[in-house]
Amino acid sequence: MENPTNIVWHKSSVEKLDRQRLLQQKGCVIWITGLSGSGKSTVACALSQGLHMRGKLTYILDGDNVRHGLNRDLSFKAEDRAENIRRIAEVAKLFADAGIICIASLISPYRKDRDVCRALFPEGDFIEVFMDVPLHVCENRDPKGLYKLARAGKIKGFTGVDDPYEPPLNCEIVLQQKGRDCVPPGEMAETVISYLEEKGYLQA
Ligand SMILES: Nc1ncnc2c1ncn2[C@@H]1O[C@H](COP(=O)(O)OS(=O)(=O)O)[C@@H](OP(=O)(O)O)[C@H]1O
Ligand SMILES: Nc1ncnc2c1ncn2[C@@H]1O[C@H](COP(=O)(O)OP(=O)(O)O)[C@@H](O)[C@H]1O
Repeated sequence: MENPTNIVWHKSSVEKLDRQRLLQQKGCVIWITGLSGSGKSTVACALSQGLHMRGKLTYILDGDNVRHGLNRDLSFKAEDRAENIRRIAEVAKLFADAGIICIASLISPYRKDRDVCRALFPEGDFIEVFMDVPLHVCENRDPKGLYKLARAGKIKGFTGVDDPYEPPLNCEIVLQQKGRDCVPPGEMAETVISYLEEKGYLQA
């Protein structure tokens, strides 16, 4: 059948399985979603550190950071958030194909957008981690002063204030406080590492 776009996939002789054997791990994406201030970036760093110490290759795609370059043209309106998430998922897919454990940490507030990302990956390779931290805790932390600005009406469409956040209904991992007590980020990272170990991602 004629290919309407005239684009044909070019196969390489070195494939994902070869790279995974070299790295002694399986490429995948850990997708960390949650409100601003919920601890996504902190857990992403602790996880990267924990895996690095075990000799595993990771790479973090942080929403804030990617918005400085690749996604600098995108705003926070719903279509742009969807495009932000789509591009990051496509980049994460390349990293996973490289055999790397890619850690994507971005608010990704819409369930539909996250499900579109999940569908890009083979079963099991998209590991969704929900930072289940109540809005009032995030707002009390407010390390960048953004909630304060949003409450004062100086930022419009801020997630959790005047823009929605849709929590996952069926994600792989939920990270939350123990009652009123915070859980140290290192402990949260260990929960994710145990999951990866159990599912066989830390070996080829
Ligand atoms: N309107 C609005 N809503 C939410 N967040 C805002 C907004 N404007 C700026 N910021 C800052 O941008 C960071 C979120 O970027 P993301 O790429 O993760 O967002 S999204 O996934 O496209 O929704 C987010 O970073 P984190 O605090 O690390 O989550 C904020 O610092
Ligand atoms: N597990 C935790 N317990 C207590 N405070 C935390 C925890 N994780 C992150 N924090 C603090 O919360 C604030 C927001 O963390 P950050 O990782 O920047 O969140 P996000 O990337 O979701 O916006 C920071 O000041 C950070 O030190």
